[in-house]
Amino acid sequence: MIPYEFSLLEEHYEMHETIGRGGFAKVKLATHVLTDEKVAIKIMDKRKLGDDLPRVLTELAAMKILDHQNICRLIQALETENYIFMVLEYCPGGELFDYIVEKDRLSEVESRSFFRQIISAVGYVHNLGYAHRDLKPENLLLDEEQKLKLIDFGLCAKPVGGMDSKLETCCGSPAYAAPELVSGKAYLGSEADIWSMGVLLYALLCGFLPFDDENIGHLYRKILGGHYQQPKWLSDDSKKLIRSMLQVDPKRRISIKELCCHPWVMEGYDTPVLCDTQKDRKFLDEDCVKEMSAFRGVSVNKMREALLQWKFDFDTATYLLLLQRKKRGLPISLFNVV
Ligand SMILES: COc1cc(O)cc(Nc2ccc(C(=O)Nc3ccc4c(c3)C[NH2+]CC4)cc2)c1
Repeated sequence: MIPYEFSLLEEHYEMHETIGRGGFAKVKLATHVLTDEKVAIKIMDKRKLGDDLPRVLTELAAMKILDHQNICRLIQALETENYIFMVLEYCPGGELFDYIVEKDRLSEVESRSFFRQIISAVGYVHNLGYAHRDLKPENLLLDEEQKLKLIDFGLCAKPVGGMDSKLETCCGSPAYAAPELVSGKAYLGSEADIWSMGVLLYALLCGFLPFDDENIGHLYRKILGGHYQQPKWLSDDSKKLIRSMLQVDPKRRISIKELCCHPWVMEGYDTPVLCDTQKDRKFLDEDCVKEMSAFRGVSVNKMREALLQWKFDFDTATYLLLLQRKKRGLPISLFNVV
């Protein structure tokens, strides 16, 4: 029996198979009927969320602000009596984790291309005062152009006192967790993210983890010791970069700014990594606004005003998916797509 609440969704989206199951959420593939564009819909049953509900609301609030080419975009948010639905950008390439497993390990060139995108996304998140706090290959998806999209901001934190104020909650995945986090000390989210990025870069280049152990106590001891294997295939520059990120003392750890122009990160590129977004929510694509105003039977100005409020309702979804069609060179007329 489909709960009546899904019918609201079913008016605008054709639901397909389930592609992901998280702790309290499930992700289903779907098609936005009006534009025929694919999306991923994260479905959360509020009755099962319990004290995880604040995490979901944190993620939603973050997703409404974060707008970056390497962050999986929120397309629409719906809340009914028992469910929260997050309509998200479609990332058909699946998880970076599976991509590394398939290829055993990645070349320096490919690792560098991915790592530059990760630096850009994390730098953008930090510049907005957030920390992701769960950076790992499972939370990086590939889109149809093999670009990386950072997902799952359920653990992200925006400390009240800004990025310099300390966080307490110990969270994230143990193998990627920074020493100060596992030792229960107060820590800076941004510094903990840099450590996780070091573990991530090691996983890209090596195909296994720097700190690993079935026994969680042994794992923590290894992380606090900061000693890890340096496989023979690692170049000196990559060893130095990993070392600068996997510094047990967070104050000795490289900063995101230094990362953007680090020699290893710059090799083969002539520009440092830019952490700002290539998108700007103040400007709308006029063709899409016109198409929608004609389809909805309202004036272009009225439609533009409504869209600039970024309510993440059905209109925001139609606009963003029309824009996606336009970027892929597909027709954006809403009349003949239906
Ligand atoms: C901010 O973005 C988020 C936040 C969040 O909490 C969860 C997600 N999760 C997603 C999970 C999967 C996909 C996705 O598109 N996966 C996908 C799509 C198509 C196919 C696959 C995966 C796998 N191979 C078959 C084709 C998108 C978001 C995002």
